[in-house]
Amino acid sequence: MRLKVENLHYSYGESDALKGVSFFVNEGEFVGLIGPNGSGKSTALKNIYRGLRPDKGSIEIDGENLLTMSYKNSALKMAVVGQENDVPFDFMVEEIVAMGRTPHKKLFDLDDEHDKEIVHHALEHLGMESMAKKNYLHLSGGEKQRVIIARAIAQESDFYILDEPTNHLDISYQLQIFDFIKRLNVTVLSAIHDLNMAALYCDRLYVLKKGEIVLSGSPEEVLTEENIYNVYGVNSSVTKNALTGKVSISFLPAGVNK
Ligand SMILES: Nc1ncnc2c1ncn2[C@@H]1O[C@H](COP(=O)(O)OP(=O)(O)OP(=O)(O)O)[C@@H](O)[C@H]1O
Repeated sequence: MRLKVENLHYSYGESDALKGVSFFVNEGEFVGLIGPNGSGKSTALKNIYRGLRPDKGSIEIDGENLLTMSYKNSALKMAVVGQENDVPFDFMVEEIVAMGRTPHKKLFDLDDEHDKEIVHHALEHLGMESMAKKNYLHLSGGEKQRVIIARAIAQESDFYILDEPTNHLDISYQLQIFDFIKRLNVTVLSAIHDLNMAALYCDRLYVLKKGEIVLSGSPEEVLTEENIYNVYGVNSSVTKNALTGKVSISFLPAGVNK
């Protein structure tokens, strides 16, 4: 799976949210989109998973034009994991996971034994079998997010789009969710707020600011003290962690200088 986005423009009315954004994700890569609030990360992802239609530009998946593909085909090619509060209705856990099978089916097809087995395995994979009959709305934030990942697994796609998937989750669930996705060995494009998480899990990063990509490269290249100051306006101390081998960022409050 390879994603190529070129010269993507999107406006909400008069307000330009994306001003000619280009980036790519190679097969097997874990790529992060970072940047301040309102910089256009979610808008870029929504254009890719077809929640929004680009004003201009091209999006290709494996060389195929995404924008002329049937919705069903594009739904087969990518699994979307949003924030934990993105499922508004009153469903049982197993019903939500079964929704991952929808792109594989025809209208009015019922779930067959094969679908049920896939749903069961997906829940088992995330240690959620015992919760299959529970009401989704009664789960904790971390459990909800595991259900949404189980839905993505049931979809059997090898490209995941993540929109700040660990927002509101405590640190143990944050690590668990990212570790889990990493182990799936799928191709990932993820909006991430937490720069330390981005450093730990991403192969490459793109930095969005005011609807434009202003920086890109490996976490080591992108997450320097100077870049963090230029993009976010905050002082930081960036070191390399001896255990992870990744950059680690400590943010400095006012009055603390290097
Ligand atoms: N439905 C909408 N209608 C009008 N403007 C919108 C809408 N959604 C987003 N915007 C605006 O588009 C710009 C980009 O928003 P977007 O949500 O893509 O940013 P983001 O980088 O994902 O932000 P955050 O980090 O806060 O989630 C912002 O200025 C935002 O106010």
